[in-house]
Amino acid sequence: MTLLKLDDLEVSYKLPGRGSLKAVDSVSFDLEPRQVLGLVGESGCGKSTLARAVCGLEPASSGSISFNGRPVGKLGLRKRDPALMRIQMVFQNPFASLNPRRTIGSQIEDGLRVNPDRDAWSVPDLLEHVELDPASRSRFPHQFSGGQRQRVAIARAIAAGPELLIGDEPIASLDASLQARIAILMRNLAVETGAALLFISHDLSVVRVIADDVAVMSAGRIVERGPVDRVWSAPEHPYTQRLLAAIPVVDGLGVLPG
Ligand SMILES: Nc1ncnc2c1ncn2[C@@H]1O[C@H](COP(=O)(O)OP(=O)(O)OP(=O)(O)O)[C@@H](O)[C@H]1O
Repeated sequence: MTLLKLDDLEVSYKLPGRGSLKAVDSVSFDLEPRQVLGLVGESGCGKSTLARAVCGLEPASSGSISFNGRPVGKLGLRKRDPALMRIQMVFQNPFASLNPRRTIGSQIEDGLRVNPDRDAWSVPDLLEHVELDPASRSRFPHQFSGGQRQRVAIARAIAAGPELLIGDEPIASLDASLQARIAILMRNLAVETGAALLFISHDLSVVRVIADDVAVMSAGRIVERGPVDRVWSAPEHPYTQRLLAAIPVVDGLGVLPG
């Protein structure tokens, strides 16, 4: 069965005294179990709004989202519906998403408590998988670097046993040298645990390394979707062509189209 299905989804924000802004406009796509989909587009095109809607954090204005065949809007967010716990999100700013007053070990345990497979992981095991010292479980978020905090956030998300892992610009606040490593780590953990991954980024060159498929978003709409190698080598939509042309060649690793 399709894991995630968006059907003609529209999400609008009411603006004070000025009508509304359509942040997501007529978006339809499917995500299969275990698939890795990159979602790329410029700042403000609606990527975060789409991710928040998939998690049930933003209501659809029209259209629908279903997860494992159930409409997301009907899953009880307040009651922490177990079905919604199967979707876990890693945000851009890990400092904001971690509780500063609690050890990272106890926050990862929160994730383990909602995992249907209770014996899947232990906290030290998870810390090792995200390349952190298992002994660091008794430390607090401020005692870690930005990259390490993002590893903690990934460990906490994986602890919950998600079927869908969403990264909403999870590498945007990190040093360039770390970005690909953290993206690859997320992909590898998703593959190892059998989760699908929706990886949101404005950087097509990183998405190219980790995703099977890429969807390109512009002004609230998906303008192109396809296997990442095809989109990279033969982009069809003019917006995708412009995105690709803007990618700099770094150390001879980048490949400019055409
Ligand atoms: N709570 C809100 N109220 C009103 N408008 C909003 C709200 N959140 C986002 N928007 C607007 O909706 C549009 C899409 O924003 P969104 O954050 O989804 O884009 P994005 O592609 O994720 O951008 P970024 O990469 O900068 O996070 C933008 O024009 C933004 O200003």
